[in-house]
Amino acid sequence: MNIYKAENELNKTKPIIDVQGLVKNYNTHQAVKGISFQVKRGSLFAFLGTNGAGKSTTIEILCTLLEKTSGTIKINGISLGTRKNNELIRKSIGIVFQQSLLDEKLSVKENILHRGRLYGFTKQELIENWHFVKQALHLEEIEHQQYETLSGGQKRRVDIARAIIHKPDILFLDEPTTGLDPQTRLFVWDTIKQLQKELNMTIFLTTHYMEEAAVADEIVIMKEGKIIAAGTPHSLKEHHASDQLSITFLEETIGRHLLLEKGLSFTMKNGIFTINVPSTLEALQLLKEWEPSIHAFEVIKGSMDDVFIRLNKEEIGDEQLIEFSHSAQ
Ligand SMILES: Nc1ncnc2c1ncn2[C@@H]1O[C@H](COP(=O)(O)OP(=O)(O)OP(=O)(O)O)[C@@H](O)[C@H]1O
Repeated sequence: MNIYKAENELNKTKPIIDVQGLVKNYNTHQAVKGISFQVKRGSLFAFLGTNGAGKSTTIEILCTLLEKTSGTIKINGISLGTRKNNELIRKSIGIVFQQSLLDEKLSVKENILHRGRLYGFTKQELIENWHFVKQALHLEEIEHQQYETLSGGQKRRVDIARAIIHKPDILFLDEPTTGLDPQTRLFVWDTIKQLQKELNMTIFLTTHYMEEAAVADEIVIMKEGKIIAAGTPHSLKEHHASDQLSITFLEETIGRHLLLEKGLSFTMKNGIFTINVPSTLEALQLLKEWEPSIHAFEVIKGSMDDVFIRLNKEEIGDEQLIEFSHSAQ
């Protein structure tokens, strides 16, 4: 393998986004307070936080639209900061903003080709790329329709097509499904997942919908400019959301006795005892111990909603932060 090829292979195993100690001050207000995180190549990465947490500020910096105050950022192995490097970075990213950038009066095809020309493609390349996005985003039936006449979901698909006309390695999506009805949201979401899976595109997403974040490979949660938790949806749920264990005992009095013996608080309705357990493993331990007395049981896993609500209620000290694990699956 020659050196260039070997370096290329090595780059593929490195994080595609590497942020270390990022700070952004707006005059005296510190919007981003020294955050560090990494994004794996080809992953679906969700960036969460309540309003004003610093998500848009961070995304705008990563997309070279806003200058950082300090910290280091590498995108696709390129250090962000110099004019030349920022230009290179811009070629490898696509961005879908909350507000569309397309011309209302032009047709879908005209809009996309217009955008494509800005990348300096030859005529042949431009046509090829148009066919690529037309197919990827299912634009065949609307290609000649004026942008302003499209439905909300169709507009989003065209916005994404615009963002990936140059086949970027990373697609940044700032709340791509906000304002869409549930069915359209699902459709747009399927398209995003398809881009990730079929084109191995890295998707960097902000969303307020927890069920969308739940299918991400990695999640980072921000609050007031800091990262308060990071990891896979599974690890976040294990650490920050309790499971609900519902049990019907063979005899109600025995059940009551077992729960009181352990000092567990519970609710009881129609003979079903319900308790909160910190993890599924603890639920399993209790079930094993009580097995001879159990008639039926159900474990309901904590959701990403629970994680988000719990984390935003808690004031979390630095020592409690989950280490961002690049190898976490
Ligand atoms: N241009 C600016 N000048 C001064 N303060 C700003 C500016 N832009 C953002 N801020 C402040 O920085 C903080 C982070 O804002 P940011 O827009 O990054 O948050 P966000 O997490 O994206 O919120 P949202 O979910 O509402 O979009 C907020 O307190 C905001 O008021």
